[in-house]
Amino acid sequence: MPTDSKRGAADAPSAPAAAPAHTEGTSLSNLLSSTNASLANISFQPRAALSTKVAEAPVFVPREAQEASVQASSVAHASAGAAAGISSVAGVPHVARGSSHALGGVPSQMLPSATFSSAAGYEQYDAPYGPASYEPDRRSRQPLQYHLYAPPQPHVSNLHPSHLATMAFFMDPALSEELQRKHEALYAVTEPSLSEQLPEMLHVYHSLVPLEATAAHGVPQSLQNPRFSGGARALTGACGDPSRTFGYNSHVYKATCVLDGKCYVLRRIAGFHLQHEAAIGLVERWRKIRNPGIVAVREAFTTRAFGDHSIVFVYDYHPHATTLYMEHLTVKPLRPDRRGRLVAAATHIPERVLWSYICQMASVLRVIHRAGLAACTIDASKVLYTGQNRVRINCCGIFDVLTYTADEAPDVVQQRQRDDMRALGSLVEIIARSSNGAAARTDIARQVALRGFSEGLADILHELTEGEHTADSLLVRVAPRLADELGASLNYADLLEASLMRELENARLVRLLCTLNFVNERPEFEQDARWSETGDRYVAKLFRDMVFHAVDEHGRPVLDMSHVLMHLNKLDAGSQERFMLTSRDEQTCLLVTYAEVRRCIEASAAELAHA
Ligand SMILES: Nc1ncnc2c1ncn2[C@@H]1O[C@H](COP(=O)(O)OP(=O)(O)OP(=O)(O)O)[C@@H](O)[C@H]1O
Repeated sequence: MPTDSKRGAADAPSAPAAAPAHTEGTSLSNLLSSTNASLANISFQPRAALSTKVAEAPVFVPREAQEASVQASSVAHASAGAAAGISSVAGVPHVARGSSHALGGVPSQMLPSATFSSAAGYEQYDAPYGPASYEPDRRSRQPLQYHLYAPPQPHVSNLHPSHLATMAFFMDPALSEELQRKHEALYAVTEPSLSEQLPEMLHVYHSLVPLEATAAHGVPQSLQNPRFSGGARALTGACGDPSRTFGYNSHVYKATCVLDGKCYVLRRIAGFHLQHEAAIGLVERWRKIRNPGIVAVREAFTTRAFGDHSIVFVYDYHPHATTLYMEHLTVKPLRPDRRGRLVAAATHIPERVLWSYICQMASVLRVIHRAGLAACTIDASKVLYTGQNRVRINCCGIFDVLTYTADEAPDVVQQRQRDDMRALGSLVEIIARSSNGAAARTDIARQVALRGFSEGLADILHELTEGEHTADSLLVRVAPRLADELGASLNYADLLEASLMRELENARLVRLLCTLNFVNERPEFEQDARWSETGDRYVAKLFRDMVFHAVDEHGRPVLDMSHVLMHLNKLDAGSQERFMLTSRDEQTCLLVTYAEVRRCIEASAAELAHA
């Protein structure tokens, strides 16, 4: 599709970031990261040149078909254990059992079948996005089954100890679900009938998905915030309607950039004919402002790909972001309470939330005003709400381009900056009023409307709407509240770090599992079809059996996560604790420490890495 692309920023989003730095460390779980580079390109393929001897070697067959050979090999296993420096005893009751039971006892609802069995749903991740090869994938994805990822655990005190251990290891379920939803939103695609009406490629962006619903089409399920029933009702205008803020017809799309594979928001202002080239250059000034309080501006370009003259502004995409309008000025859908009854959502807004908004916006306005710019978009529909009371000013730069005049009076920017401060006062006041459900037109009515909030807040709002503050003076005025805000965000950072620590443990164990799986049941290595069944590898195999294929005294599979986590953690730590490994035929028992098993696995994985 053609774009006449008058570009507003020097370059589009930068090239992909470098791979994460290698983590120093000697633990077994780090072994993989040290061989990342060589393992990255490995695929399961037959060797290029097979000798006749290798070609005649027995092919790998699943365990069930090898009963005879297993029995015959028990002597070899025992000697292998001895070779590994491990004491062995015979005739001890077993805890491990054959691999045919691996998943036999897993209740079907524990397997996320709809998610993982759908190959089509996952294939699209593999589509290579890059300048050289780009192929948009419009297939719809299976929705994630969030209850499988983040089980709600309301009665923590009633939980079985093994489940408590699981909870202690993993991230808070609510946070995990929120992140899963955000992650899924990144992969949302538009329905085929609609995608035909959109350009396949717009400048360097593809896979356009409208973020607003129209009468003809809705928003993909995965883009809908679960706290709002329908996207259309929570907006000030539907897709393509004239924007209340800008006056022009506007459309908002999520799109993927071919240069870095990341998602961005394209805001298209339709029917705008750019008169002055210099106007679009103003976007560069906005691009230089990097602040957590604004939605980052990336670039702007003109296009005729939609069959008209349009200008497109590109912003960072914040999945599942809402606006202050959606959060506080719309009627929310009924929500189920703890007993499952549908109840109206609470409309009261705590005062500390309003102070938080004032502090966040004052800080970012200070940065914008110091850069000699004015936001001009302090409106409830143009302030994004991207997380727990976290707000960001959206659509920066649009107003500057749309209203550009070559001979602008010098004090226009100052006037707009004053308007920003007034708009901030009005915005917070409107939200406060909506909390009390009152409208205010006179001073007395305003006092009544703000009843329930402190006098300090009413005073600040009054001063702001009267134009008494600059961003700097406002920050001085709200300094004590800034200290509260700092404390709250430090607390939240601590909370997130604690969650991250838990997931860090998971990553360590996943690396450990990967290492084990590289070794276990390998059909052939170095022309040896029995490589994975002998020597150090035999110990690794018995350990795998003990951890994952254990059965209880009634022969039922043990599917206890704490059992698995305990053994894997001790293995990673190289504990000196002794325990028994038993072969599946119960003919061989090995008395080992976790440190010895760890050494066996490390040696086997290193052998693979150096092949
Ligand atoms: N950068 C962004 N990241 C994620 N979502 C965004 C972003 N910008 C806008 N959105 C979402 O796009 C939707 C439409 O935004 P928009 O600003 O058009 O709202 P609106 O109420 O229709 O305003 P207008 O009257 O100006 O059209 C909102 O749901 C908003 O949350």
